[in-house]
Parts: sequence; C-alpha cells; structure tokens
Amino acid sequence: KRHKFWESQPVGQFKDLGDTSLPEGPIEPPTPLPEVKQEPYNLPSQYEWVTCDMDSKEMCDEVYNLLTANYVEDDENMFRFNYTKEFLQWALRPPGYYRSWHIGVRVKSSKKLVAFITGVPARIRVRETVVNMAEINFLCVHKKLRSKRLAPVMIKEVTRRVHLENIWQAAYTAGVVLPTPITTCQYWHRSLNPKKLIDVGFSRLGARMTMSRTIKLYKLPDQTATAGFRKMEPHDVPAVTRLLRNYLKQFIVSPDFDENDVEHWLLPKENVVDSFLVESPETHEITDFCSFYTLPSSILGCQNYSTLKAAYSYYNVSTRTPLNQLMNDALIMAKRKDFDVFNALDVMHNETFLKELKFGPGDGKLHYYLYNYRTRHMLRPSELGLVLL
Ligand SMILES: COc1cccc(CC(=N)NC(=O)c2cccnc2OC2CCNCC2)c1
Repeated sequence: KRHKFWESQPVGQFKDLGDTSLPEGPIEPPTPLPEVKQEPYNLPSQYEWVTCDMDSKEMCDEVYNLLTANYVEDDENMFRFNYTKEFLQWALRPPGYYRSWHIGVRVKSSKKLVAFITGVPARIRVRETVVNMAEINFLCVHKKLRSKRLAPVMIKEVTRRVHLENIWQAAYTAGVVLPTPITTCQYWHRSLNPKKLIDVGFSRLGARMTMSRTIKLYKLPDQTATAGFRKMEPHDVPAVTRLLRNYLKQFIVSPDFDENDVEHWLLPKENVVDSFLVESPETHEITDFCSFYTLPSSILGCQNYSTLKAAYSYYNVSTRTPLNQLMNDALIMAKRKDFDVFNALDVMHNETFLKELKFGPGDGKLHYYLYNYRTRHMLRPSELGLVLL
C-alpha cells in the first residue's frame, strides 16, 4: 500500500529497515528558525485554522463534541473513545504546553469545528539521549470529511508549529501501520464487570462457560492485599519521581519525568487518573507504584448501556511488592471505582501480569512511532517505557 504522504516525511522508511549503516538519531537536522515557514499551510478554501484554547469552556465543548462523534473506533465499529472534557484539559495542558499546538479546522461559513490535532511537549529519552519532543495526539477529521486529504495538511501544520518552538522530533501512536513503527504492541483486557461486557458485545461467553461461572472467574476481593497500599498524595511527588525515574532507566525509550511532570501526570485526578503507592509500614519508604487513566468509550448501537467505563494501565513500578500482587490491587481499586474493564499494553513488564491476572488479548495492535528520529532496530514492547494517552 503506497504511503504517498509518509514517504515524503523524515520518518524511517520501510526500504531502510534492513540498512544497519543508518545511524540511530535525527533523520534531518533542525532548520534555522528564520527559515521555518512563518505562515500556516493552505487549507481547502472553505476551511480555516483555529487555535483551540482549552481554557475556554465553549472551545472545550466544541472539541469534546467533535471527538465524541468522530474519533477512533474499534475495528468492529462497536465502540468509540469518549474522552471527557476534564481528561482533555489534563492531557493538553502539561507543564510547558503551547496553546498554538492545539489546532482546529473550522468551516468558514458555519464556523463548525470539523477537525482537530494536538501536540504537547515531552522530554523523551532514547537510550542515553534525552530529546525534546512533541507528543502528537487526537488527530480527528469529521466522518463526513474523510479522504479529502485533510490529515496530511494538519500533520504538516502541527509539525510547522512544533518547529517554530525549536523542537524537531515527535512521538505518536496509531492503530494502523505507517512508515515505520519503532514497536508494535498488543493490547489486553481484564474483565471487571463481565456481565456488562458480554451484554454489550465487548466480550463473549467462553465455550462451556455459564454466566455465573464467568462472573465467579473474574471476581475480585473487596480489600487490597498489600500492606501500606494507599492513594498517592501531593507530598509523595519527590519520592515517586525518584522511584519512577530509577525504574524507567531500564527501557530503551521512556519519558524523562521530573517532579513537575510527575505532579501533573501522576497525582490522582478524579475521573481522569488514579495512582497508588506502597509505603513500607516499617521504614515509610515508597517501594512500589501503580496508576491507570480513565478513558470511557461510547457503546454504539446498544439499548441497555451507552458507555463502557475503561481503565488504562499507565505507569507501574514494582521494587518490593511482586508486580502481580501490585497490579491485582490496582484491579481491585478499579473494580471498587466501578470500572467495567482494565486495559493494558504489553509494554514494560506488563507481560508478567497480563497472563497471571486473567487478561485476555485484544483484537488489535497499537503501533508506536517517532518522527525525525531513527532507532537502530525495532524495539520489543518490553523495551518500551512510554505510555501515550
Ligand atoms: C473499547 O473501546 C475502544 C474504542 C476505540 C478503539 C478501541 C481499540 C483500540 N484502538 N484500543 C487502543 O488503542 C488501546 C488499547 C489498550 C491500551 N491503550 C490503547 O490506546 C490508548 C493509547 C493510544 N491512544 C488511545 C488510547 C477500543
């Protein structure tokens, strides 16, 4: 399948895959800032660019409504991501964010928001090199405007605005194969509310399984098992930052989080992100950490339910508590918070708990990409320490 647009971009090309003579690192050098295109790319004449100020309630509502009706669906078009407004405000306003990287496209006549793409700044380490990157996300074109080639010009425009801030690399994921993934992850699901998951068609009753047997199979205790397991609090930020930085060192690609980043991305925020840690009752040392973010999905075409409440595994660190026990406590907390399913990718050490804690494989893959940065080889998912929203 020809990738007309991507073959023109500084990304690893399929034809270069075997070529080990190509060094790891930037594919193209930075452009001198005065030479970066100063004016926005041209849109088809009936459309105009709009910078989406997520602090504005009206703008946030418009973005939410566009995504709720037009964003990513599963392969069988039974579910569509339903990011909440508070989640979008959290995801798009991390330390050092640029409002100009929250880009919308309006119809000039009706002023209707019909497309969206975003970037947020992130320091990402690749082996020993920390690179200032943009994390690109929420690329969405209204269903009625698909295959009008809007996506390429939106990608070029967000790239131009990122270049204006002297940033030359980016990280993004997609459910489709583009030139060229740095790794391809399998996603897994752990049922928390199997009856609802079967009712809405997310899961199927196993062969030779009754509903009551299935409910019993996925039943979880009411109480967590780990002594010292508790919700993360603001005063934990320095210790959690140390724990997480030390743990992420072992992966080839991972965020280079500082205390400001940890405060933003990992302090609990209701209906957005939950995080827990283990504080040793004897020494009061923080020895383990687990977290998950809240990303509901709309259930398309179902009478009884309209929303699937899903938790997505975020960053987890185990140095004293066995990872399986730590993650089982995370499942117990997710169940207590009325989540229907707990999702995870096979990144970092997740493989160990996926099998043990009754996760089932999903029916799709998530591919990770770097823009303008070549890695020597493709990574195994277990070498990746980066979770994007
Ligand atoms: C259950 O509702 C869905 C609604 C839309 C798509 C999918 C399947 C899917 N594409 N899932 C994932 O991409 C996925 C599965 C497990 C963990 N993280 C994931 O994606 C995250 C990270 C990338 N941006 C979307 C959220 C499921």
